[in-house]
Amino acid sequence: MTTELEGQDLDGLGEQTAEGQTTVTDICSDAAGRSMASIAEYYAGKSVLITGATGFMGKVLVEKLLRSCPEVKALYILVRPKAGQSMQQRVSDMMKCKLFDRVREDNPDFHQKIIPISSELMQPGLAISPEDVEKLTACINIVFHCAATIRFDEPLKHALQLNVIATQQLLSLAQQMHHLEAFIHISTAYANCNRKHIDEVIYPPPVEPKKLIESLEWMDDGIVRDITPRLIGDRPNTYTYTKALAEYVVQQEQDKLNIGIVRPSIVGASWQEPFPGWIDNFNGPSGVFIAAGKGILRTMRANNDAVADLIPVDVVINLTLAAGWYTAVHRPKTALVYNCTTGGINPFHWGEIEYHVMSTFKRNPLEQAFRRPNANITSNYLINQYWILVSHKFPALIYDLFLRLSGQKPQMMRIFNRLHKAIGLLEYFSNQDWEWNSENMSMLMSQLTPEDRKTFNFDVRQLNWPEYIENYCIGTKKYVLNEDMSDIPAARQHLRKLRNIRYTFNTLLVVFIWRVFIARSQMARNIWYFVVSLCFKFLSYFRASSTLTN
Ligand SMILES: CCCCCCCCCCCCCCCC(=O)SCCNC(=O)CCNC(=O)[C@H](O)C(C)(C)COP(=O)(O)OP(=O)(O)OC[C@H]1O[C@@H](n2cnc3c(N)ncnc32)[C@H](O)[C@@H]1OP(=O)(O)O
Ligand SMILES: NC(=O)C1=CN([C@@H]2O[C@H](COP(=O)(O)OP(=O)(O)OC[C@H]3O[C@@H](n4cnc5c(N)ncnc54)[C@H](OP(=O)(O)O)[C@@H]3O)[C@@H](O)[C@H]2O)C=CC1
Repeated sequence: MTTELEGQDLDGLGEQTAEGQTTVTDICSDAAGRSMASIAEYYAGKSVLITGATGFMGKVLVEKLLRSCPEVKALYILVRPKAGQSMQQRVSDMMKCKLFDRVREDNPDFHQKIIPISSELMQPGLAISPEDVEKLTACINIVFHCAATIRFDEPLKHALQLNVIATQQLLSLAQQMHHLEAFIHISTAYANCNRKHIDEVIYPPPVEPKKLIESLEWMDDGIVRDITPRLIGDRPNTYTYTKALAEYVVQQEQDKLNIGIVRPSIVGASWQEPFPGWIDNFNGPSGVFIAAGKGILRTMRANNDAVADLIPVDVVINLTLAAGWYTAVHRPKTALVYNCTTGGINPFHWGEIEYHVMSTFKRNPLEQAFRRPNANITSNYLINQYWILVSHKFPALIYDLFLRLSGQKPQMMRIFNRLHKAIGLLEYFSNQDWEWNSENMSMLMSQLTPEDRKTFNFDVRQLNWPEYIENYCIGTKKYVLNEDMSDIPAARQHLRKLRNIRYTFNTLLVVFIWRVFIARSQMARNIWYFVVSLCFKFLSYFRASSTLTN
């Protein structure tokens, strides 16, 4: 048996064959040939620093570490006060979250392992107090850098500050850490979405980050806004652009730190852990699914046959933890990049997603839907525009008119405008596909013990897409919208009411159009009288024959 690792520049990976392949004897032994710890054994007694722990992926990372590596010493998380909540309040709210139910069951005192550190990543020195810096530099063994702005419409200066400059500052802090064994950076598979084929390498940056940072420093926001399209070039937004720059910044430190870069594609709800369907936000496809389930979204520009490269969040986190273990134990000479994607291994397409999303929401409707769920995707711009007019704007106008007439504030058009802005930003990703090389993901899997392969499963070949999408949609209902599954009969009843309203409305519309038409055309009148007399004759015949048989 050989791993799929070929031509990687790895130090301490044991012997490589002439072809650069790693043999099975290397598995589970480190550079010195010592028998190697499993992932949970490795994390035992370790202090871990996590940025972005309050975010979607960060929370799942914290949960998994606590649940599957119960001997981990401490999780230091960088948190800022936000929306009138103190850091402590935010962390205690986070720990009450349903996501942590399983950990809570196993260890009710799990919160003792979480040590919040006040930090605002946009500030110089990450706004970490000198005492906290001292604490972190003395004890941290592994860093997971998840924090970022993932908004597609973020002004360039802000995205640069958070995704690039904060990463640089974190790297500087990491270099002061006396016992650091690995630095894992979470990037995105779309950092290089201006390429069709993406290897597990760090491509030259679109611009030298240092020069860009210096130039933007003196420019006011207006100038930066004007030059942003020129700067980002063939990338669709400031997010992918700054994530590409961040990768380069991280790579610059590979001589001083043991670095791993994880590049997930479109991160979706959990597949298996801690339970299927966990999701807590509207980002990426989740908002689209919800809008379709509520009957608001009826059309979207997406290619039915393009690969929908969704990846469950638990898969990404399992791979991230495995990458942390591997980086610390094997210490690759250069930063290893892991394209964490599904398309090349177990592809599924947007057309199939549409089918399963619709089918799930018809069986498990969302509460108070605007219309019956019936979304269709098309790659044709004109067809999409037609349906936007007929199925989005026209019903919104009618509904707003109804709201106005009943003395309420119109709101539907506003909702649709926001929806159109959001899906407009996503369409770049739903209309084309990319090919990602994921050899390092396979290599990493082959390095795990059979037990770890189960506990930290990231083998997406086993993913059953229809089942996953169903759990994903139900997850948006339960955990994003906080709807109760016991209310499904009422939601079904509501859909039946909407269907009756639609039938009545359509009938009235046809009669109205026909009346207008008849009033203006003799031929239409003749056809109308002919049809009516035919119906009349048929009814008389039917009545007569039923009287005879009686
Ligand atoms: C059946 C069909 C199948 C086909 C299906 C194709 C799917 C095709 C997906 C491709 C997906 C690619 C993904 C790339 C892969 C990464 O790299 S992942 C990184 C992903 N990043 C994102 O998805 C971020 C995109 N979002 C944004 O940039 C901003 O949220 C937007 C869309 C510009 C909106 O900005 P905004 O108007 O300022 O709104 P924002 O402050 O974000 O939110 C306001 C409110 O709306 C809610 N909201 C936000 N987004 C939405 C939404 N989409 N819907 C509803 N509500 C929303 C928020 O929760 C918030 O609620 P409140 O807190 O006010 O109660
Ligand atoms: N979601 C996805 O589909 C994908 C995500 N990724 C990458 O994964 C990582 C995590 O993404 P995800 O969890 O979805 O993102 P979220 O938006 O859910 O979380 C972002 C995290 O970063 C923190 N953060 C943002 N700004 C600051 C700041 N100024 N100071 C301190 N903390 C800050 C947030 O903290 P706070 O709660 O205080 O706002 C939050 O914890 C990112 O690096 C992203 O690029 C990659 C591919 C796809």
